[in-house]
Amino acid sequence: MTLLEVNDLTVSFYTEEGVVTAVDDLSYRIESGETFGVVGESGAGKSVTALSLMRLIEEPGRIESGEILFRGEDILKMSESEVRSVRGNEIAMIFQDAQTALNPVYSVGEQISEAIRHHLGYDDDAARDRTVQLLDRVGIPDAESRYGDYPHEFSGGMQQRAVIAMALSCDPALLIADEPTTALDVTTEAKILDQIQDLADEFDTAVQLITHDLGVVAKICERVMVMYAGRPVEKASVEDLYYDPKHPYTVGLMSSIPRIGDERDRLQTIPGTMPDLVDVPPGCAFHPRCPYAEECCARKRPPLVDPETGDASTAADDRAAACLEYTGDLENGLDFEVTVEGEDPLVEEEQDAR
Ligand SMILES: Nc1ncnc2c1ncn2[C@@H]1O[C@H](COP(=O)(O)OP(=O)(O)OP(=O)(O)O)[C@@H](O)[C@H]1O
Repeated sequence: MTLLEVNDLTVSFYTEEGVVTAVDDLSYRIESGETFGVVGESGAGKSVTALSLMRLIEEPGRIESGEILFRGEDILKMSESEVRSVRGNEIAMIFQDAQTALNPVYSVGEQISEAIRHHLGYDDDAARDRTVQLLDRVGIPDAESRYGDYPHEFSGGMQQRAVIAMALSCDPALLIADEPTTALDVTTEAKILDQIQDLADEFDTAVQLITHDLGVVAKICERVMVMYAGRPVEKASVEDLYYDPKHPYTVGLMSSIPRIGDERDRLQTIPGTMPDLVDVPPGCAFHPRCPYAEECCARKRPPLVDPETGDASTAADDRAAACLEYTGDLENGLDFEVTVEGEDPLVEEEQDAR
Protein backbone atom coordinates (compact mmCIF):
# COMPACT_ATOMS: atom_id res chain seq x y z
CA MET A 1 0.00 0.00 0.00
CA THR A 2 1.25 3.48 -0.81
CA LEU A 3 1.87 5.36 2.41
CA LEU A 4 3.26 8.61 1.06
CA GLU A 5 2.89 10.15 -2.34
CA VAL A 6 4.59 13.41 -3.20
CA ASN A 7 3.41 14.97 -6.44
CA ASP A 8 5.06 17.89 -8.23
CA LEU A 9 6.38 19.48 -5.04
CA THR A 10 8.09 22.86 -5.47
CA VAL A 11 9.60 24.77 -2.54
CA SER A 12 11.30 28.17 -2.82
CA PHE A 13 13.18 30.47 -0.48
CA TYR A 14 12.83 34.20 -1.02
CA THR A 15 16.33 35.38 -0.13
CA GLU A 16 18.06 38.72 -0.62
CA GLU A 17 20.14 37.18 -3.39
CA GLY A 18 17.04 36.04 -5.22
CA VAL A 19 14.53 33.22 -5.30
CA VAL A 20 16.09 29.86 -4.50
CA THR A 21 14.08 26.91 -5.76
CA ALA A 22 15.34 24.31 -3.32
CA VAL A 23 12.92 21.61 -4.47
CA ASP A 24 11.76 21.74 -8.06
CA ASP A 25 8.81 19.71 -9.28
CA LEU A 26 9.61 16.63 -7.24
CA SER A 27 7.50 13.47 -7.22
CA TYR A 28 8.03 10.16 -5.43
CA ARG A 29 6.19 7.64 -3.34
CA ILE A 30 6.95 5.42 -0.38
CA GLU A 31 5.16 2.15 0.27
CA SER A 32 4.20 1.04 3.77
CA GLY A 33 7.11 -0.58 5.56
CA GLU A 34 9.74 0.07 2.88
CA THR A 35 13.08 1.81 3.26
CA PHE A 36 13.46 4.57 0.70
CA GLY A 37 16.73 6.41 0.21
CA VAL A 38 17.12 10.04 -0.85
CA VAL A 39 20.70 10.70 -1.96
CA GLY A 40 22.62 13.72 -3.15
CA GLU A 41 25.36 16.14 -2.19
CA SER A 42 24.90 19.01 0.20
CA GLY A 43 22.38 21.50 -1.16
CA ALA A 44 20.46 18.97 -3.28
CA GLY A 45 17.22 19.76 -1.44
CA LYS A 46 17.01 16.59 0.65
CA SER A 47 16.35 18.26 3.99
CA VAL A 48 13.94 20.79 2.51
CA THR A 49 11.98 17.86 1.07
CA ALA A 50 11.85 16.20 4.48
CA LEU A 51 10.81 19.38 6.28
CA SER A 52 8.07 19.89 3.71
CA LEU A 53 6.57 16.52 4.61
CA MET A 54 6.24 17.69 8.19
CA ARG A 55 5.11 21.14 6.98
CA LEU A 56 8.00 22.71 8.83
CA ILE A 57 9.27 25.06 6.11
CA GLU A 58 9.76 28.47 7.67
CA GLU A 59 10.17 32.00 6.33
CA PRO A 60 11.61 32.95 3.89
CA GLY A 61 10.66 29.53 2.53
CA ARG A 62 7.38 28.72 0.89
CA ILE A 63 5.81 25.54 -0.47
CA GLU A 64 4.77 26.85 -3.88
CA SER A 65 2.85 23.95 -5.27
CA GLY A 66 2.31 20.23 -5.19
CA GLU A 67 0.64 17.60 -3.08
CA ILE A 68 1.91 15.54 -0.19
CA LEU A 69 -0.53 12.68 0.22
CA PHE A 70 -0.12 10.75 3.43
CA ARG A 71 -2.50 7.78 3.52
CA GLY A 72 -4.29 9.58 0.69
CA GLU A 73 -4.78 12.87 2.57
CA ASP A 74 -2.98 16.01 1.48
CA ILE A 75 -0.74 17.25 4.30
CA LEU A 76 -0.62 20.65 2.61
CA LYS A 77 -4.38 21.02 2.96
CA MET A 78 -4.65 19.91 6.59
CA SER A 79 -5.41 22.30 9.43
CA GLU A 80 -2.57 23.15 11.81
CA SER A 81 -3.99 20.81 14.48
CA GLU A 82 -4.34 17.94 11.99
CA VAL A 83 -0.72 18.38 10.94
CA ARG A 84 0.38 18.43 14.57
CA SER A 85 -1.29 15.12 15.19
CA VAL A 86 0.41 13.57 12.15
CA ARG A 87 3.77 14.98 13.23
CA GLY A 88 5.33 12.85 15.94
CA ASN A 89 2.47 10.35 15.88
CA GLU A 90 2.41 9.10 12.31
CA ILE A 91 5.56 10.68 10.91
CA ALA A 92 8.63 11.00 13.12
CA MET A 93 11.95 12.52 12.24
CA ILE A 94 15.52 12.00 13.40
CA PHE A 95 18.28 14.39 12.54
CA GLN A 96 22.01 14.20 12.06
CA ASP A 97 22.79 15.90 15.30
CA ALA A 98 21.25 13.98 18.18
CA GLN A 99 22.23 16.72 20.60
CA THR A 100 19.82 19.21 19.12
CA ALA A 101 16.96 16.72 19.47
CA LEU A 102 17.62 16.11 23.17
CA ASN A 103 16.95 18.73 25.79
CA PRO A 104 20.04 18.99 28.02
CA VAL A 105 18.07 19.84 31.18
CA TYR A 106 15.87 16.72 31.27
CA SER A 107 16.99 13.15 31.68
CA VAL A 108 16.91 11.04 28.53
CA GLY A 109 14.28 8.69 29.96
CA GLU A 110 12.05 11.52 31.11
CA GLN A 111 12.08 13.08 27.63
CA ILE A 112 11.01 9.88 25.95
CA SER A 113 8.36 9.26 28.62
CA GLU A 114 7.01 12.75 28.09
CA ALA A 115 6.64 12.08 24.34
CA ILE A 116 4.80 8.84 25.11
CA ARG A 117 2.49 10.48 27.65
CA HIS A 118 1.77 13.32 25.27
CA HIS A 119 1.18 11.29 22.12
CA LEU A 120 -0.26 8.06 23.47
CA GLY A 121 -1.91 9.25 26.69
CA TYR A 122 -0.05 6.72 28.88
CA ASP A 123 0.16 7.31 32.64
CA ASP A 124 3.56 7.88 34.29
CA ASP A 125 4.32 4.27 35.16
CA ALA A 126 3.27 2.85 31.80
CA ALA A 127 5.23 5.54 29.96
CA ARG A 128 8.30 4.76 32.05
CA ASP A 129 8.00 1.04 31.37
CA ARG A 130 7.68 1.58 27.65
CA THR A 131 10.65 3.96 27.67
CA VAL A 132 12.88 1.41 29.40
CA GLN A 133 11.77 -1.26 26.93
CA LEU A 134 12.53 1.02 23.98
CA LEU A 135 15.93 2.10 25.33
CA ASP A 136 16.76 -1.56 25.78
CA ARG A 137 15.48 -2.35 22.29
CA VAL A 138 17.68 0.26 20.62
CA GLY A 139 20.69 -1.17 22.40
CA ILE A 140 21.26 1.05 25.43
CA PRO A 141 22.94 -1.29 27.92
CA ASP A 142 21.38 -1.42 31.37
CA ALA A 143 18.47 0.73 30.23
CA GLU A 144 16.69 0.75 33.60
CA SER A 145 19.59 2.42 35.38
CA ARG A 146 20.41 4.74 32.46
CA TYR A 147 16.83 6.10 32.43
CA GLY A 148 17.75 9.01 34.69
CA ASP A 149 20.97 9.94 32.86
CA TYR A 150 21.22 13.31 31.20
CA PRO A 151 22.08 13.57 27.49
CA HIS A 152 25.67 14.65 28.20
CA GLU A 153 26.20 11.41 30.10
CA PHE A 154 25.52 9.45 26.90
CA SER A 155 28.10 8.92 24.12
CA GLY A 156 27.26 10.25 20.62
CA GLY A 157 26.13 6.81 19.45
CA MET A 158 23.99 6.33 22.55
CA GLN A 159 22.42 9.76 22.10
CA GLN A 160 21.45 8.85 18.56
CA ARG A 161 20.01 5.54 19.80
CA ALA A 162 17.97 7.47 22.36
CA VAL A 163 16.67 9.79 19.63
CA ILE A 164 15.68 6.75 17.58
CA ALA A 165 13.88 5.35 20.63
CA MET A 166 12.05 8.65 21.03
CA ALA A 167 11.09 8.72 17.34
CA LEU A 168 9.79 5.16 17.50
CA SER A 169 8.04 5.59 20.85
CA CYS A 170 4.73 6.42 19.20
CA ASP A 171 5.02 3.67 16.61
CA PRO A 172 5.04 5.99 13.56
CA ALA A 173 4.15 4.71 10.10
CA LEU A 174 6.98 6.76 8.58
CA LEU A 175 10.35 7.58 10.04
CA ILE A 176 12.33 10.29 8.29
CA ALA A 177 16.01 9.91 9.10
CA ASP A 178 18.09 12.88 7.93
CA GLU A 179 21.77 11.91 7.85
CA PRO A 180 21.26 9.94 11.09
CA THR A 181 24.79 8.54 11.20
CA THR A 182 26.93 11.26 9.64
CA ALA A 183 28.22 12.50 12.99
CA LEU A 184 29.22 9.01 14.14
CA ASP A 185 32.31 6.88 13.61
CA VAL A 186 32.13 4.08 11.03
CA THR A 187 31.62 1.24 13.51
CA THR A 188 28.84 3.03 15.37
CA GLU A 189 27.32 4.06 12.04
CA ALA A 190 27.08 0.43 10.92
CA LYS A 191 25.47 -0.58 14.21
CA ILE A 192 22.92 2.25 14.13
CA LEU A 193 22.00 1.49 10.51
CA ASP A 194 21.45 -2.17 11.40
CA GLN A 195 19.35 -1.04 14.30
CA ILE A 196 17.20 1.25 12.16
CA GLN A 197 16.68 -1.58 9.69
CA ASP A 198 15.78 -4.12 12.40
CA LEU A 199 13.39 -1.72 14.08
CA ALA A 200 11.75 -0.76 10.80
CA ASP A 201 11.18 -4.46 10.07
CA GLU A 202 9.93 -5.19 13.56
CA PHE A 203 7.54 -2.23 13.78
CA ASP A 204 6.71 -2.28 10.05
CA THR A 205 7.76 1.37 9.85
CA ALA A 206 8.57 2.90 6.46
CA VAL A 207 11.83 4.87 6.45
CA GLN A 208 12.86 7.81 4.29
CA LEU A 209 16.61 7.78 4.73
CA ILE A 210 18.37 10.95 3.66
CA THR A 211 22.08 10.70 3.04
CA HIS A 212 24.92 11.87 0.83
CA ASP A 213 26.44 8.41 1.02
CA LEU A 214 25.42 5.74 -1.51
CA GLY A 215 27.17 3.15 0.65
CA VAL A 216 24.65 3.81 3.42
CA VAL A 217 21.82 3.45 0.91
CA ALA A 218 23.23 0.17 -0.41
CA LYS A 219 23.22 -1.18 3.10
CA ILE A 220 19.61 -0.64 4.09
CA CYS A 221 17.42 0.81 1.33
CA GLU A 222 15.12 -0.92 -1.12
CA ARG A 223 14.45 1.94 -3.52
CA VAL A 224 16.41 5.13 -4.07
CA MET A 225 15.96 8.61 -5.48
CA VAL A 226 19.07 10.58 -6.41
CA MET A 227 18.66 14.36 -6.26
CA TYR A 228 20.68 17.13 -7.85
CA ALA A 229 20.01 20.86 -7.45
CA GLY A 230 16.48 20.31 -6.15
CA ARG A 231 15.46 17.84 -8.86
CA PRO A 232 15.35 14.07 -9.05
CA VAL A 233 17.89 12.78 -11.55
CA GLU A 234 17.46 9.05 -11.06
CA LYS A 235 15.05 6.66 -9.36
CA ALA A 236 15.70 2.96 -9.10
CA SER A 237 15.71 -0.09 -6.91
CA VAL A 238 18.95 -0.25 -4.97
CA GLU A 239 20.15 -3.21 -7.09
CA ASP A 240 19.50 -1.39 -10.37
CA LEU A 241 21.11 1.77 -9.09
CA TYR A 242 24.18 0.00 -7.86
CA TYR A 243 24.77 -2.45 -10.72
CA ASP A 244 23.28 -0.47 -13.59
CA PRO A 245 23.18 3.26 -12.86
CA LYS A 246 21.74 5.38 -15.64
CA HIS A 247 22.69 8.95 -14.71
CA PRO A 248 26.28 10.25 -14.86
CA TYR A 249 25.76 11.98 -11.51
CA THR A 250 24.85 8.66 -9.89
CA VAL A 251 27.99 7.13 -11.37
CA GLY A 252 30.03 9.95 -9.88
CA LEU A 253 28.48 9.34 -6.48
CA MET A 254 29.21 5.62 -6.77
CA SER A 255 32.91 6.27 -7.06
CA SER A 256 32.91 7.64 -3.55
CA ILE A 257 31.71 4.38 -2.02
CA PRO A 258 34.71 2.92 -0.27
CA ARG A 259 35.20 -0.74 -1.10
CA ILE A 260 37.96 -2.52 0.72
CA GLY A 261 40.11 -4.65 -1.54
CA ASP A 262 38.98 -2.78 -4.61
CA GLU A 263 42.04 -2.64 -6.84
CA ARG A 264 40.53 -1.15 -9.95
CA ASP A 265 40.85 2.46 -10.93
CA ARG A 266 37.79 4.10 -9.55
CA LEU A 267 35.64 6.25 -11.71
CA GLN A 268 36.77 9.75 -11.10
CA THR A 269 35.00 11.59 -8.32
CA ILE A 270 32.88 14.27 -9.92
CA PRO A 271 34.78 17.56 -10.13
CA GLY A 272 33.19 20.80 -9.02
CA THR A 273 30.36 21.46 -6.61
CA MET A 274 26.60 21.75 -6.63
CA PRO A 275 25.55 25.00 -8.32
CA ASP A 276 24.24 27.96 -6.39
CA LEU A 277 20.49 27.49 -6.57
CA VAL A 278 19.88 31.19 -7.19
CA ASP A 279 21.57 30.62 -10.49
CA VAL A 280 20.95 27.06 -11.64
CA PRO A 281 22.64 26.31 -14.98
CA PRO A 282 20.17 26.20 -17.89
CA GLY A 283 19.24 22.89 -19.45
CA CYS A 284 20.54 20.03 -17.34
CA ALA A 285 21.70 21.49 -14.02
CA PHE A 286 24.49 18.89 -13.91
CA HIS A 287 25.92 19.66 -17.36
CA PRO A 288 28.85 21.88 -16.24
CA ARG A 289 30.20 18.95 -14.21
CA CYS A 290 29.24 16.15 -16.54
CA PRO A 291 32.02 14.43 -18.55
CA TYR A 292 29.50 13.48 -21.26
CA ALA A 293 27.82 16.88 -21.67
CA GLU A 294 27.14 18.05 -25.20
CA GLU A 295 25.89 21.34 -26.54
CA CYS A 296 22.21 20.34 -26.19
CA CYS A 297 22.68 19.73 -22.44
CA ALA A 298 23.06 23.47 -21.84
CA ARG A 299 19.85 24.18 -23.73
CA LYS A 300 17.33 21.47 -22.99
CA ARG A 301 16.16 20.42 -19.59
CA PRO A 302 16.09 16.62 -19.50
CA PRO A 303 12.75 15.18 -18.45
CA LEU A 304 12.61 12.25 -16.07
CA VAL A 305 11.94 9.30 -18.36
CA ASP A 306 11.96 5.54 -18.42
CA PRO A 307 15.56 4.90 -19.57
CA GLU A 308 14.49 1.91 -21.68
CA THR A 309 11.78 3.64 -23.67
CA GLY A 310 12.52 7.36 -23.26
CA ASP A 311 8.89 7.83 -22.40
CA ALA A 312 8.09 10.38 -19.68
CA SER A 313 4.50 9.27 -19.24
CA THR A 314 5.52 5.70 -18.49
CA ALA A 315 8.55 6.65 -16.41
CA ALA A 316 7.83 4.21 -13.63
CA ASP A 317 8.67 5.48 -10.21
CA ASP A 318 10.86 2.43 -9.89
CA ARG A 319 13.13 3.18 -12.84
CA ALA A 320 13.64 6.66 -14.23
CA ALA A 321 16.49 8.96 -15.19
CA ALA A 322 16.75 12.58 -16.28
CA CYS A 323 19.47 12.64 -18.93
CA LEU A 324 19.21 13.60 -22.59
CA GLU A 325 20.79 10.26 -23.47
CA TYR A 326 17.39 8.67 -22.88
CA THR A 327 15.47 11.09 -25.05
CA GLY A 328 17.84 10.43 -27.94
CA ASP A 329 19.41 13.90 -27.87
CA LEU A 330 23.02 12.95 -27.08
CA GLU A 331 25.16 12.30 -30.12
CA ASN A 332 28.02 10.49 -28.50
CA GLY A 333 26.09 8.86 -25.70
CA LEU A 334 27.25 7.93 -22.24
CA ASP A 335 30.44 6.04 -22.01
CA PHE A 336 30.63 4.57 -18.57
CA GLU A 337 30.82 1.05 -17.39
CA VAL A 338 30.31 -0.02 -13.84
CA THR A 339 32.08 -3.08 -12.60
CA VAL A 340 31.74 -4.11 -9.03
CA GLU A 341 34.82 -5.70 -7.60
CA GLY A 342 36.09 -6.31 -4.13
CA GLU A 343 33.67 -5.99 -1.29
CA ASP A 344 30.13 -5.49 -2.50
CA PRO A 345 27.78 -3.91 0.06
CA LEU A 346 24.71 -5.53 -1.48
CA VAL A 347 26.21 -9.01 -1.36
CA GLU A 348 27.53 -8.40 2.10
CA GLU A 349 24.03 -7.44 3.19
CA GLU A 350 22.61 -10.71 1.88
CA GLN A 351 25.27 -12.65 3.74
CA ASP A 352 24.44 -10.77 6.93
CA ALA A 353 20.81 -11.71 6.55
CA ARG A 354 21.59 -15.40 6.52
N1 LIG B 1 16.30 28.84 5.46
C1 LIG B 1 16.76 28.92 4.21
N2 LIG B 1 16.95 30.11 3.63
C2 LIG B 1 17.40 30.21 2.35
N3 LIG B 1 17.69 29.15 1.58
C3 LIG B 1 17.54 27.93 2.10
C4 LIG B 1 17.07 27.75 3.44
N4 LIG B 1 17.04 26.42 3.69
C5 LIG B 1 17.45 25.82 2.55
N5 LIG B 1 17.76 26.72 1.59
C6 LIG B 1 18.23 26.45 0.22
O1 LIG B 1 17.84 25.16 -0.15
C7 LIG B 1 18.94 24.41 -0.62
C8 LIG B 1 18.74 22.96 -0.29
O2 LIG B 1 18.90 22.78 1.10
P1 LIG B 1 18.79 21.38 1.82
O3 LIG B 1 19.11 21.63 3.26
O4 LIG B 1 17.52 20.72 1.51
O5 LIG B 1 19.95 20.56 1.15
P2 LIG B 1 20.43 19.12 1.52
O6 LIG B 1 20.42 18.33 0.27
O7 LIG B 1 19.63 18.57 2.64
O8 LIG B 1 21.90 19.37 1.97
P3 LIG B 1 22.62 19.05 3.36
O9 LIG B 1 23.12 17.66 3.18
O10 LIG B 1 23.71 20.05 3.42
O11 LIG B 1 21.59 19.21 4.44
C9 LIG B 1 20.14 25.05 0.02
O12 LIG B 1 21.29 24.92 -0.76
C10 LIG B 1 19.72 26.51 0.11
O13 LIG B 1 20.03 27.12 -1.12
